[in-house]
Amino acid sequence: MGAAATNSSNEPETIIKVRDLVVGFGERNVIDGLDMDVRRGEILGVVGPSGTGKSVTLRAVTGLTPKRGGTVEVFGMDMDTATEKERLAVERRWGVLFQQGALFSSLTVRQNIEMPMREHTDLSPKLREEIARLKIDLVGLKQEAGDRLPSELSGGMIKRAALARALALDPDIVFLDEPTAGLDPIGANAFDRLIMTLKDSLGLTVYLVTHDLDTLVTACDRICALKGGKVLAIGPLSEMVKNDDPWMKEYFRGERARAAGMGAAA
Ligand SMILES: Nc1ncnc2c1ncn2[C@@H]1O[C@H](COP(=O)(O)OP(=O)(O)OP(=O)(O)O)[C@@H](O)[C@H]1O
Repeated sequence: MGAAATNSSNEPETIIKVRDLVVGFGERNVIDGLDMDVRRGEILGVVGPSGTGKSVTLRAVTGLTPKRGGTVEVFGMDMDTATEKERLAVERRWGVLFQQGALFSSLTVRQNIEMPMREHTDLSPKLREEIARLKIDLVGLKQEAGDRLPSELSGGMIKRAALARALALDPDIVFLDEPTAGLDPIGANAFDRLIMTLKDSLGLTVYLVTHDLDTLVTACDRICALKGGKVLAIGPLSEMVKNDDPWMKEYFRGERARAAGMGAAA
């Protein structure tokens, strides 16, 4: 596990700063007063009980779900007060991998990877294709997979293809929503290793929603636990395992946690 990048004062640099976030639907606020910092170069694992708002938070931070209150600053830019041009410039610096991959089913993998380049750049078709080839290599897929439709791929291949698309514009940050859900343990472990390698080689910052205890142990530098619409705790695994909140105790010290080797972090 590499340490997060630091600035000149040796403090980890915060590249996403969320303050007092409120997101709701109908009469209910799912997120209500959430504060969170994401540091450059870290893999931050976001956990919490089912339905607690992990995906909603990811979507609100990336502007896909409107918020009712609070601020989201990315690279020092307040996303509410930024001009359209500034906002688009920041959005180009992140890639998102949604649950289930969310590839366009009628497009080949290569065409899916080229899609963000079509939308955000005026690169020539030849260059787009060349970059797509590089991304296919980067995520460990064979080039033949590029010509296939998503329906012709295994679950693990779909995740890799979706990651290749998220990396299409060489982002600084990737948001991954349960990337190992539905993968067998070996496939999930291989995906965790891939993310760690990309973090180390590309200097990526990774915001990762997960239920996967193995991912938390293997890949995450820090963990952010959400509960009741807020951040319950944020820090390294060694701190999480000491937290006495009942959900945290069960999650980080229960039988499944011990099986994932969390006892060693205590
Ligand atoms: N578009 C929407 N309209 C209404 N309610 C929504 C919408 N999106 C999410 N919700 C509700 O917000 C709550 C949080 O959902 P979210 O998907 O963020 O949970 P989660 O923590 O990611 O859960 P899980 O771990 O099960 O994936 C849920 O109660 C969900 O039903």
